[in-house]
Amino acid sequence: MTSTITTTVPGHPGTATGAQPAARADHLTKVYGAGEAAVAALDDVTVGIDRGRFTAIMGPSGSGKSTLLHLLAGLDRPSSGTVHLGDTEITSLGDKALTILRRDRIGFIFQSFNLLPTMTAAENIVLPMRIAGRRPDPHWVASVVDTVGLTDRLGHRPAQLSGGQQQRVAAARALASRPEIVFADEPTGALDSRSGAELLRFLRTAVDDLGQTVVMVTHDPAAACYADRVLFLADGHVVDEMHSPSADAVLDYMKHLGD
Ligand SMILES: Nc1ncnc2c1ncn2[C@@H]1O[C@H](COP(=O)(O)OP(=O)(O)OP(=O)(O)O)[C@@H](O)[C@H]1O
Repeated sequence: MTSTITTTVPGHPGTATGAQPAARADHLTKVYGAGEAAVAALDDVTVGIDRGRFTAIMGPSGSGKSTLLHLLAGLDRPSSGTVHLGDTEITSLGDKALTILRRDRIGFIFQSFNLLPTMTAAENIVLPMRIAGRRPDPHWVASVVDTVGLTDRLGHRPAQLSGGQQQRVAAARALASRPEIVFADEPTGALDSRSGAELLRFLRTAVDDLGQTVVMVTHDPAAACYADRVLFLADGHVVDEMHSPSADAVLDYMKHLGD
């Protein structure tokens, strides 16, 4: 498939499919610091995240990628503008409601795996649900574990697993509660290229076979080309998007952005 680049229409919370987005940002601005030291990490960003698709966020260092991911995921609050998860405006929620929303409706994969060393892979995968007092759906968890290729490692503790396997346990944990969106911040950052590719294939399969919605920040054009759509940030703005990206097309565009 050929990569297509579309210039994003400012002020339009578009998704690639035109369907109701899984999440959306409207006029989202985040300013760190005050006075002369103020930095606008995001400046009036309006964008929709397609449901059941894999979106990558790319851009030069300091362009606002992590800030956008954290605001969409309710991990931080904007200076102005709104974020919706489905029909819920999350920016107006209090801290407690936001914590519950993150726990119940969002999955996270970070660069560090954050697994509990004394627990097995199986126990780590369902731990957040147990803490939340929810009963894991055994069929769903089995299909996640099968998709992630961990069925024969479930009894192992993290120290008995490779870095790539540990990250796949963390990915399975993110999906175990069947969240509306999985947010991944540089999930392959600590992995060698083979383990990184395994994780990305898992995320791709989770979208294709399980209907998951995934949003991933990455520096790596080879990682971004697993996505359906790449959003490009520069200086706190979404400046472009690319559909069906190839690594070469993403790399060329990143050069154009001056990375
Ligand atoms: N807590 C903070 N306090 C002050 N400035 C911040 C803070 N977090 C981010 N920034 C600034 O906001 C801007 C955007 O940061 P952000 O981490 O979102 O960029 P990024 O594109 O994810 O960068 P990188 O690729 O280097 O991780 C940068 O100029 C950064 O220095």
